[in-house]
Amino acid sequence: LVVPPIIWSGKSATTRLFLAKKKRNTKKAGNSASGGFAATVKKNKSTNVGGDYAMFPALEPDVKGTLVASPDDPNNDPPRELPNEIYQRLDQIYGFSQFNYENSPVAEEEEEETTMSFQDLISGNLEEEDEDEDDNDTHQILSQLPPFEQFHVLHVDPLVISVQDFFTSEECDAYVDMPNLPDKEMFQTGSMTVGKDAKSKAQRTSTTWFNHYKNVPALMAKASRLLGLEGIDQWEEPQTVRYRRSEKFTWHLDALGPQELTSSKGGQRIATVLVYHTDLEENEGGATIFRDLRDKNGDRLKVQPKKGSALIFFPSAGGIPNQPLDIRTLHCGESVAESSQHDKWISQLWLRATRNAYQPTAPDGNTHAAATEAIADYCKAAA
Ligand SMILES: O=C(O)CCC(=O)C(=O)O
Ligand SMILES: [Fe+2]
Repeated sequence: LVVPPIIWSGKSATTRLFLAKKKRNTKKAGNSASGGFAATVKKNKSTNVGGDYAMFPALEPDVKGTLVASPDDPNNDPPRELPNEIYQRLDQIYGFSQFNYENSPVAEEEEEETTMSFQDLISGNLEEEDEDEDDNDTHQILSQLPPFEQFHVLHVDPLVISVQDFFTSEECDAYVDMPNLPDKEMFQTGSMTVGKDAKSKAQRTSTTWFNHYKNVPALMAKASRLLGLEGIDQWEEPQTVRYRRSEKFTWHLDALGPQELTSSKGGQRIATVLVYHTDLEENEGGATIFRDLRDKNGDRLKVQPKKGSALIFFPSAGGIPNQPLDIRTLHCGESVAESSQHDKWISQLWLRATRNAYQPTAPDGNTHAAATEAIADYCKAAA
């Protein structure tokens, strides 16, 4: 799948997106190892002026005006709870009404249901639908995990949050070791040969593995618990990515482009969850950088990899009316410095908008259902 170049019209207040002439892809389609879409690097030198920055236009002033930096000081004590405003935003804009909920609302609902309606009684409708019961089960299982406590609101609109201690140090080490384990089947993609990156050597130079859901229960359980999901069916294949020295992933949007959206079941990507498994000092590079967002000091928002911390943002449906994607979330994985003592390792997950629709394709035989037991075991042990 090669995504055609994207052109932004600079005229309207809400930036309009349209596609340049569609290119037919003659190469075999592969799994996309990248998030969303990015402008394809052209051979033509004139388009390369400005390097990475030239691939996407600057934000228009009206859009820039919507950017709100976080009032929180990430250097001070992190808030143990998010402010109500953030929960409301998560609910209203992104639809995560049970983000990091404290108790299991499902359990409460079940208690209430001991009173039966007259309608149900005479229609014999005494059972809940199977699907709902599955959801309740998963929801209950996930709610065994305690809510997360260490939050930093890095940016308010669009919302970017980091959660410290999302993974334990041991969990991080296990995920980094996973590709070496013979019994953990993973699908490794050559970094420059698959998907939309085929034409663009510069775009992603890291190595990606696709994991079976069942092999990464900590990631599946914690990410689902954080967002308050009722099941894991909306998650794409989990990915683990390794960046060696000088490797990077240039500017892109995680949201799906119009073509990918129509060719893939599951709808738009509505959330990105990324977990850092290694520490990198600032001089070692490897940060996740949001080109158009600013931190409270007015500097470009830059998230340095911190072992065990998670980064959550919402690549679509944020803030700009009638836009299928939130262009303000344009970001990159900064190159790891030549001098870095550490590789950068991350796991990431993308959440699709539609329930029970996404069909994983890698590794072979990967299914959401196969992970149920592993997730239940994980949550029970962590309870
Ligand atoms: O490596 C990073 O920090 C970001 C990776 C990323 O944005 C992606 O793979 O979509
Ligand atoms: Fe990304």
